[in-house]
Amino acid sequence: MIPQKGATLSSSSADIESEQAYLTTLYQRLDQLREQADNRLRAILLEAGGTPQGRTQREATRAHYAEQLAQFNSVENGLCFGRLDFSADSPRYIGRLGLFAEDRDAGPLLVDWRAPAARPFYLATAVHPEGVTRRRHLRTRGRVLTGIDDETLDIEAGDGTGREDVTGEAALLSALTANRTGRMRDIVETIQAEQDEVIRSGLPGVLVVQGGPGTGKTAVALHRAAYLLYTYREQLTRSGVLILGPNTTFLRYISQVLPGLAETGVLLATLGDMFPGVRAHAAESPAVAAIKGGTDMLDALENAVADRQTLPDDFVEVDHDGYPLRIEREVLLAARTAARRSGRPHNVARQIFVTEAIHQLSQQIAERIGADPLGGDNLLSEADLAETRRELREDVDVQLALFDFWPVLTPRQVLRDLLSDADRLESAGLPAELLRARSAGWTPADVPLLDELAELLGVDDTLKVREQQRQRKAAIEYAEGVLEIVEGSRSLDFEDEGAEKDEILSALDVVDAGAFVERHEVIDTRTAAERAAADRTWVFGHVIVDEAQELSPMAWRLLMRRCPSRSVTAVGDVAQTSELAGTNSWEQVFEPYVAQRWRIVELSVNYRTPAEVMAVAADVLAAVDPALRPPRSVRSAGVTPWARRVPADTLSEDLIAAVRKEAALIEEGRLGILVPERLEESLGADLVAAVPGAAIGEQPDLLNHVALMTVRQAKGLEFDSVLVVAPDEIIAESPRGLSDLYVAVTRATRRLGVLHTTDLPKVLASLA
Ligand SMILES: Nc1ncnc2c1ncn2[C@@H]1O[C@H](COP(=O)(O)OP(=O)(O)OP(=O)(O)O)[C@@H](O)[C@H]1O
Repeated sequence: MIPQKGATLSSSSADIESEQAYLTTLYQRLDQLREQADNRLRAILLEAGGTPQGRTQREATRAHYAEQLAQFNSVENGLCFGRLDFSADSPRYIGRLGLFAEDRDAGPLLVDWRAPAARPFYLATAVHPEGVTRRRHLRTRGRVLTGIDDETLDIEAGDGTGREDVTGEAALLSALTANRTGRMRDIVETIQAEQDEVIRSGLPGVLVVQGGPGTGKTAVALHRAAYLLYTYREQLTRSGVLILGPNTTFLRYISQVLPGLAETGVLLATLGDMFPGVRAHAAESPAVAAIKGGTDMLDALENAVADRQTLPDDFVEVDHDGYPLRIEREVLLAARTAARRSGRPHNVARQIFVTEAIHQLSQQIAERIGADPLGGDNLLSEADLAETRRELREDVDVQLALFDFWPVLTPRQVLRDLLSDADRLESAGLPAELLRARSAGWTPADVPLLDELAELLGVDDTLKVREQQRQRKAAIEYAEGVLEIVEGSRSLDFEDEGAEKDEILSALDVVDAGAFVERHEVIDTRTAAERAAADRTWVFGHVIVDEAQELSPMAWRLLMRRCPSRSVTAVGDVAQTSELAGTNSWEQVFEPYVAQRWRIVELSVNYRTPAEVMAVAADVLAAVDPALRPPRSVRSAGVTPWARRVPADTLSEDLIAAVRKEAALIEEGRLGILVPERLEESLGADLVAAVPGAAIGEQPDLLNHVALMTVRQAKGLEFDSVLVVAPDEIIAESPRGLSDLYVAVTRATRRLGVLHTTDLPKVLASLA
């Protein structure tokens, strides 16, 4: 464990002066580059008109400079944070961004933390110094250097204060003990060796990062995204990286880390955002969500779609061409069998259903009107039959009748109808528990079902494709016209110039009409993340899942569809699972997709929770599963966690008194109050009345000094002080209640208090 004092070597004022001078040079260069990007951006914004291709190129250049500007702005704080000195090389400065002098041959002024050259900053130790003699952490406020922490890595020269398992002790300790702000900070200045291994692991394959609370899984996941985008830029800028988090509050909590790392091209989303056009954030019971998350839903959804392919009891009659036309059950049955046998998605197979039904009906008509009264062959020719089929196909009454038996369906329509109709649920083989009002909002657990239905239903895009082909043909004809004009004018220009004519390339020599059209097609200039958000079938270059233990098997199916390359990083902790459809085994999650071909890395050091709090958490963890070991705390806070029994009828007042006391103790820090679901509303209302501005509700604003929420909402978050209310109820509320309590007590970075109205649960006996 790190002692509460940093192992800093003294640095002279001359050092401070020269480092400040260097820092100033770096900021001057940053300003210069910023100004250049700004000027170019302004110039582009002033341009107007031009060809479609010119406009497209302009838009791409505009986006490029806008992104560059955003990057330069995002590194304003902490631009440079480190320096490496080598025995046989000049010093190397490490920062959030790489910077070169105007003369690029002069070498880098600042090395991007993600570049291979920056790696010793995170890995070098006194035992394995990698040629580094000294690692220097530069502490800054704005553009001013406020301090220097040095570590001497050369054992001979050093004073032995360095520790082998922690790099940059003083800087790390200062980051860990700083007040929380309600927004996660990046950790580039103090990434530890075991975290660095994960962050820089290669792009391909499934990588699981298992680690107890506070081991930096979220931090590592975000820095890995930044590293991958930097290292595989070509590949990933086109396809994008998806980061999936557990809820919107959490996404807001982590939202500032990536821009701070100069990365803007990532899609941050929750499961509820993964079906374009649907915002699925309504709540539902954990038991219902668990049913929806199980793979039994696959058969049920297939049944639900099959149930929409109906048959009449006997026949239906429509008016065709002034005569009654009977559409018999047998005809529809044969058409349905043919369509189902095709194995195509419902909406695509509809073509087969219609074609087959019309074929059968045309035979029926042929038998009626073409029958030879003398008993010979049917009198209708093939051409007559084709005409009959065409007439049937174009007959609106026939179309409508066939539509009833094999309708075009959307995922939303099928799922909404299914979940709001007891008969449909029963017929699909689903429990009545899933029944809800038609007007109910979509929930996150609905999203994988919508996605699965989208696959089962497919899209009949025959008409769209035909229209696109027609448009392209028209464009090519137009282009041919344009090229002919160009060619025509060339022959005029060079009519009399003999040999020279053959030596000059014309437009037709370098471009055919098809290529010409392609060049003039409007290119989509949205970023990969923007396009991905709007496209259900988007394939990401890499997918990162945080709190991955909470995802249901159905949710994993959705994600794997978005990532056929199986380039996935899953970070989580199987001891913290609260969702009933979540997992306690990574093997079970990944086996179906990649068999044994997945890697697991375990993080073992807890950077968040001090040892005193972790001792309490360890007892809870032992009750969750005696085989699990808690992560080792990197520091102690010197504060003993406490518990207080209060009468149930004064819980609210006692809580408010405790809130006032804790809030004063943590000064500018953040206080989190974690309550059972049953008490959330009433305690929240009382709290806001007594402490105006306290954050409550579905999406509490974590920037507030005090926030009250359920444990489920607090997943992945942290506070300087945590008050856990009614732990017995938290345990009793869910079959995974002990895991929830484990999550609750491990949210604290400094102080933990428990208010209980009944006997303290056995797992918290150490607080008695
Ligand atoms: N190398 C580091 N340097 C500085 N701070 C760190 C480092 N690693 C982790 N932290 C800090 O520790 C805290 C916990 O990290 P994080 O939230 O990523 O943990 P986690 O493993 O995702 O936790 P949980 O499973 O409880 O959600 C954060 O405040 C994070 O910034």
